[in-house]
Amino acid sequence: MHEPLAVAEPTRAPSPGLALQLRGVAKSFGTRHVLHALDLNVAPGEFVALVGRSGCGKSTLLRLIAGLDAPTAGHVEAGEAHERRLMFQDARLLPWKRVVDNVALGLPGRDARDRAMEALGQVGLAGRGNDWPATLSGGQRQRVALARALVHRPRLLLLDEPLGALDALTRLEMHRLIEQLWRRHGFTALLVTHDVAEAVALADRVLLIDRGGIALDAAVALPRPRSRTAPGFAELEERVLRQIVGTG
Ligand SMILES: Nc1ncnc2c1ncn2[C@@H]1O[C@H](COP(=O)(O)OP(=O)(O)OP(=O)(O)O)[C@@H](O)[C@H]1O
Repeated sequence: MHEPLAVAEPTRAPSPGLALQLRGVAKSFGTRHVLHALDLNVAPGEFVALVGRSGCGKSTLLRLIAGLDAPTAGHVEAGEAHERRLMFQDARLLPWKRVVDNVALGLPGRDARDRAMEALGQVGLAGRGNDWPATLSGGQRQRVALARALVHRPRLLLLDEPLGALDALTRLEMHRLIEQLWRRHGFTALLVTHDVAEAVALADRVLLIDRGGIALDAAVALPRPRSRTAPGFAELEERVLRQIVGTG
């Protein structure tokens, strides 16, 4: 069976006071119904994590919000396309372009290179702009991907398992960096992750996706920056994990 080619452009502005609004969003691939009538409101500047079993539809949901795919039913209201940026597990850098030129790609204006250099500074890679992507570590490549997103000053940053391929220590460093940049720039963040501790460390809200809907919407009221040993952290992590285990 052939799916029609998706024509997806969620350009409608969400209601005042919201950065993102999903209304009755459903998505099917042929007879496979992945998301059913999903509703979600996200406030500007909120950090939301999406967790759930493999195959529950987290990436599908992020792709709908990014405008890379169209819902089968319902509405995604996420503002203008240029206000959204997506980051994946793989940095997807162009190997034949220097680091700074990867970041400056698609940036208008004569100061594009300067802005790219400044963004590299913000992710701790000042001085690496003239290097080739192949000379960077996996963590550094993800920093470049972050700079490439932030240089456009997005209002909505969509993160699809961006740290999934990194080692534990690099992940912790990236958590600190992402949180710092989020606090400084005030963008709204949606993070898909398999790592519940990562969700609890970073998010204001953890959403559990199950059976095509939101099975849990847990507020994380712990003070930032968060430590995994702080009171309440392990309890919340455990609660979300238990819910995930109970799904499927
Ligand atoms: N383009 C597609 N065509 C057909 N089926 C698809 C397509 N994209 C996703 N699916 C199916 O939709 C379901 C949800 O996939 P999705 O990648 O959104 O899950 P996920 O929660 O992100 O999984 P994971 O945690 O393993 O990355 C899966 O069953 C997947 O096979």
